[in-house]
Amino acid sequence: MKHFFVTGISTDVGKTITSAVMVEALEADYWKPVQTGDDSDSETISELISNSKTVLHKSSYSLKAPMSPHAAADLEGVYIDHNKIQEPKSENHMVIEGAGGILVPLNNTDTILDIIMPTYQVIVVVKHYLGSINHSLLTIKWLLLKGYDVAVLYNGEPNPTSEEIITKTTGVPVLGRIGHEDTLNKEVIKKYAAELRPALLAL
Ligand SMILES: Nc1ncnc2c1ncn2[C@@H]1O[C@H](COP(=O)(O)OP(=O)(O)OP(=O)(O)O)[C@@H](O)[C@H]1O
Ligand SMILES: C[C@H](N)[C@H](N)CCCCCC(=O)O
Ligand SMILES: [Mg+2]
Repeated sequence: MKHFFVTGISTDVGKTITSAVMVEALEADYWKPVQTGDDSDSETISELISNSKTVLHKSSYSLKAPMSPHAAADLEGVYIDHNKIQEPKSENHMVIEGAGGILVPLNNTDTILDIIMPTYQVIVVVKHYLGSINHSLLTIKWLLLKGYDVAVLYNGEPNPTSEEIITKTTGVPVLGRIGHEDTLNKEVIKKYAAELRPALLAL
């Protein structure tokens, strides 16, 4: 069974929406190892999926402040020990969602990158905004340098010139696209899950 790590070029780019689509497409389990802020990504996933096989695993760290994990942990007098972030046992596919981007700190020395196992298929969610080309190239190139298998998923409005340069420069495959939707509900997630399933299974 495959393990997918969903990261993004920043926070708020659509990692949770992408994870919901992937979980639905693969009847996969979901795990958010480090959650910060009151909005629970696991709850969002449970509201958006329709399949009954998915297990939502408990976060290793849940911190109240909507901040970087290292800072949110500090406020609660907690130290995030990346060795204590152990993947839950599962016989299904698993979708694991990061917090923010790949170099978001967990403490003074470790970052999200330290919890991305070398065997994971990494999905980088890219949303276009002014500055997103640089964020995309930094993220993808760093992951490639570290030896990960990387694929990109575009979320939101297309931007052909940005997408062309990202593909030309990095050579990573594009898994697909989730368009901007006025309403995000189970039906919309199911539609994208059906669309993306073949590409996900082919990775
Ligand atoms: N394709 C889309 N269409 C409409 N709204 C979207 C879309 N993708 C994301 N959003 C909205 O944008 C916001 C951020 O998305 P999301 O929560 O998936 O980001 P994230 O990358 O998971 O953030 P975090 O770093 O906090 O985990 C949410 O309110 C979500 O509903
Ligand atoms: C609270 C937010 N929604 C995310 N969970 C955490 C984002 C951390 C971003 C840190 C940074 O890159 O500056
Ligand atoms: Mg999220």
